[in-house]
Amino acid sequence: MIHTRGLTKDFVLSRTETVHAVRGVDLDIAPGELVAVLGPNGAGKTTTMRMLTTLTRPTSGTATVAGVDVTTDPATVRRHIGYVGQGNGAGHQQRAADELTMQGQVYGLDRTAARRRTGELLEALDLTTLARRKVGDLSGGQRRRLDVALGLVHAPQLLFLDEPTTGLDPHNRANLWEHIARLRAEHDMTIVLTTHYLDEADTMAERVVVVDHGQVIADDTADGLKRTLAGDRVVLTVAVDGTAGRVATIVGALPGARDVTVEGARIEARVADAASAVPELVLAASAAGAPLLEALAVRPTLDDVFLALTGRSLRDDGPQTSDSTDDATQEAAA
Ligand SMILES: Nc1ncnc2c1ncn2[C@@H]1O[C@H](COP(=O)(O)OP(=O)(O)OP(=O)(O)O)[C@@H](O)[C@H]1O
Repeated sequence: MIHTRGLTKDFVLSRTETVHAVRGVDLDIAPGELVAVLGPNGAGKTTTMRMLTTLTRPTSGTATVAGVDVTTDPATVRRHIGYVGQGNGAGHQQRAADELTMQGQVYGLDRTAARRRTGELLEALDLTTLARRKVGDLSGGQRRRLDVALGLVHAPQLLFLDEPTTGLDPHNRANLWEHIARLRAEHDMTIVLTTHYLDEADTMAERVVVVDHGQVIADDTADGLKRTLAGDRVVLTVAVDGTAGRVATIVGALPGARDVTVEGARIEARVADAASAVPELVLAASAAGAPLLEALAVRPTLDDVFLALTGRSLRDDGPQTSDSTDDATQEAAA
């Protein structure tokens, strides 16, 4: 459904400054996949999505979407895809239903077909009772649902969602996800989304592509990433002062144990399988005269994966940084 090779985007800011926003991305996404693109601020997620949706022209490399080249035939690409961007695209004074009908007509439906489609989408996204409401008067969650409906007007095979749930409260996030998951199941859509919410990527996506500094640094299922890149941890607290060293030695002998640290009464380590290690450790420590006060098996998160890959936490997403150089020879921004 999506194939990119060496996809690159440079933004030339001045004669001496170029932002290398996306640096040689190779990506293959099969029909029906639900892929989350995860990365810190400024990693190049939106720019990649904008190239795939033909809103920004690549500086170099190739990308085909639904079998069509984004550079040579952007109009055909747009007919196959829906795009829900970060900002709200709908006009504030328009009524929700009119906005949808107008969008349908923009995509070539006649007025009757556009109205029928409007009815279907209002129903599918639980907006029927809000059809006559002005877009500007909708709540954040309702507007985001309308955005998704707008992206689906022409029944695309492929839907791009740029941070679909940012700013929504947990209830509205869950609600929007319910709608997306159902629409996907009913229409067998391929979905590519960007998100800052690690839990969302973890639970909703079948595949997670981690990007940093414009490059793909990992690409697997969330479980696969966690298993290969982060691993389980055990966190133990000894009941008797001065026995932590003894427990650290026991932990260090476990299969796959590494990064054993001792801090006061607390011992931490990475192990192959924390859930089975904990009861074993409780018994072994007790037998060695170093009983444990507490023993926790900690499963890794996608943040642990990002930390293992980059040495930084996604949660400390600081101010946006740009990777610029003084190379001004690249093509200017499209
Ligand atoms: N039109 C532009 N002109 C100049 N630089 C740009 C432009 N658009 C994006 N950039 C820069 O390209 C880099 C990648 O930005 P992009 O918006 O793709 O990141 P992102 O991963 O989507 O970030 P966020 O999570 O904050 O939305 C950033 O350094 C950004 O400042």
